[in-house]
Amino acid sequence: MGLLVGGKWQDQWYDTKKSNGKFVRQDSKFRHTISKEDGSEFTPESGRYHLYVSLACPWAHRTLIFRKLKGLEKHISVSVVSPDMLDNGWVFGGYDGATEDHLFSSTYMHEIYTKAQADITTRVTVPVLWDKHTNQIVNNESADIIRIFNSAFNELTGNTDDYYPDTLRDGIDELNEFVYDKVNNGVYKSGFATTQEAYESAVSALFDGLDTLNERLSTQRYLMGDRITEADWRLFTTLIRFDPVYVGHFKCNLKRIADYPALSGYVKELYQIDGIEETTNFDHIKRHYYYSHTMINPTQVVPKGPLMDLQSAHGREHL
Ligand SMILES: N[C@@H](CCC(=O)N[C@@H](CS)C(=O)NCC(=O)O)C(=O)O
Repeated sequence: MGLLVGGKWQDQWYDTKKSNGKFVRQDSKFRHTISKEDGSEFTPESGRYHLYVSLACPWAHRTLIFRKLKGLEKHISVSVVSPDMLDNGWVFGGYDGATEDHLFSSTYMHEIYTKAQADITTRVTVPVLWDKHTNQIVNNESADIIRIFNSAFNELTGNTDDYYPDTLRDGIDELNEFVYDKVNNGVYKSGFATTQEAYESAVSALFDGLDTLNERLSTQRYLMGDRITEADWRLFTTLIRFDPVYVGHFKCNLKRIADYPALSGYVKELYQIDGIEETTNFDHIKRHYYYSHTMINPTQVVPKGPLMDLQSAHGREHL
């Protein structure tokens, strides 16, 4: 685990000293968009863009889900890093299901960032959307990448499914903020806290958030009502990792998702949607967290369980 400082790799764990033991996530650096509007540097073209992901990572998982749902697999190529993120950060190959860097045969993911900007200071995160034409990073923020995938390539694919419809945008944005703070980032704030106070405050907010979402989902099928939106997919990638990883490794253990009647059916229903299981790799998910975060789990032993039955009836048809 480390970061780039002035283009040089430095191996170091998250610094929580300045924030009283709290984990503070950095903002993503590259925030360009893809559009066919006049003057746009990045236009929608088949084969032009490449996605770098980890199958373990909930943020990258969002982008794989949108690539699948929007029929972009043959238009946007993908490289997958190893789940083992140790002294050199994310690395390519060397693990079942990981790939080489198909564009540059790099060894490390940080080489992709320094190719984009030689003297960059940044954490080296996935996902990254790369432009093969101009050789730069288009965007490394999953929230942006899924919006790009949602609409920018519609003319190319003919797929007009819309997960961020105009009429629901305000509600989705509001909910996303809540889910990001309490749940998506909440599990990290809990797991990476280095003081008792920081941990307890994050874990309480997390479970308050989950209680609220469980209640909302007990009277409606999806977060925004009767249609699936990006808000659901953004929540899904955290919920699917919750029982196998966050309960144990990040000490998010007041309850499991399996203990929440609505959330447990909801996560199963989303998992059972065509193509979603294929985007979910529990081996990479468990291996990454338990093996890579040696500050939290120095033995690097990966637990065998829990046993999960995500293909059983979700029981949400009546909602
Ligand atoms: N805001 C980013 C966050 C991405 C992120 O934090 N990814 C994690 C993997 S789950 C990562 O690459 N971490 C490496 C690091 O922080 O050094 C997004 O949503 O795309």
